[in-house]
Amino acid sequence: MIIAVDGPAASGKGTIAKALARHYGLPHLDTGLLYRAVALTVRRLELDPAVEADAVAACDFAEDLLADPELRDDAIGQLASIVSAHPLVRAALLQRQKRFARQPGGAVLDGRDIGTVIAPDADAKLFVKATPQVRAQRRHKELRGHGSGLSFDKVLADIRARDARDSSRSAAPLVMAQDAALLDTSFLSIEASVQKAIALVEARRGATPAT
Ligand SMILES: Nc1ncnc2c1ncn2[C@@H]1O[C@H](COP(=O)(O)OP(=O)(O)O)[C@@H](O)[C@H]1O
Ligand SMILES: Nc1ccn([C@@H]2O[C@H](COP(=O)(O)OP(=O)(O)O)[C@@H](O)[C@H]2O)c(=O)n1
Repeated sequence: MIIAVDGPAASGKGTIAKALARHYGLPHLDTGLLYRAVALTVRRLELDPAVEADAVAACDFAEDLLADPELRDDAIGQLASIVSAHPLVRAALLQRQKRFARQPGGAVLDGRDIGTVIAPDADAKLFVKATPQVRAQRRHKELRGHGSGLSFDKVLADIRARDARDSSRSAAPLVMAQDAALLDTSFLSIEASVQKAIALVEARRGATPAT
C-alpha cells in the first residue's frame, strides 16, 4: 500500500506520516528533507539558490547530510522552498522518490507533491492542513525546543512566505490532489489527528476503520 501525505509547513503531515508508517509497518520518507539537503548544500558551497544551475549542482549531496540537525533550521526551510521551485531540481530528485514509493509492500511519503506527482496512483492520499497561526505556534515551539530564539511573528511570516512560494510555483505546486481526503488538524491533538488519519486511510481502502 502506498500512502501519500501532503500539506503546508508544520501542518502535522510528518507526524501523521510517521505514525501511519508505524501503524501499517511501512517504510517512511520525509521528502522535505531532500529539498532541505539541497538548500543546506547550496548554503555551505556559497551557491546562489535563485540560479537553477547552482541549485542543480547541490542535488548531488552526500547521504549522511540527511541526518544533519541543521536541516531543521527555519532558514533552511525558506531556502528549500526557493531551490525546490526550479524544475530541474525537482527532476533531479524525482526518480529517488518514485523508487521509494514503488518498493515492494509499499511506503508512506510526505511532502507537497506526493499525491499529485510522485505517487498519483497511491492507494490513499491525505492532504493535511491547519491555520497559519496554529502552524506557526507549533513550529515556534519546535524551534524553541531546538534552541532557536526566533520570534513567533518571524516564524509566522516565514510560514506565510513559504506557503505563497510553494503554492504559486509552476513546477509541482502545493495543491490538494483531486482524490485526496482533507484532514484539518487545527483543533486536533496529535493523537486525535493520527486516529483520524488511520480512519481516512481505512475508508479509502474500503475497509472498516480500525478501533
Ligand atoms: N495535532 C497537533 N497538535 C499539536 N502539535 C502538533 C500536532 N501535529 C504536529 N504537531 C507538532 O508540530 C510540529 C510540526 O509537526 P510536523 O509533523 O513536523 O509538521 P510538518 O511535517 O507538516 O512540517 C512538531 O513539533 C509536532 O510535534
Ligand atoms: N515534496 C516536497 C517536499 C518539500 N518541498 C519543499 O521543501 C520545503 C521544505 O519542506 P519540508 O516538508 O521539510 O518543510 P516543513 O513542512 O517540514 O516545514 C517546502 O517549503 C517546499 O518548498 C517540495 O517542494 N516538495
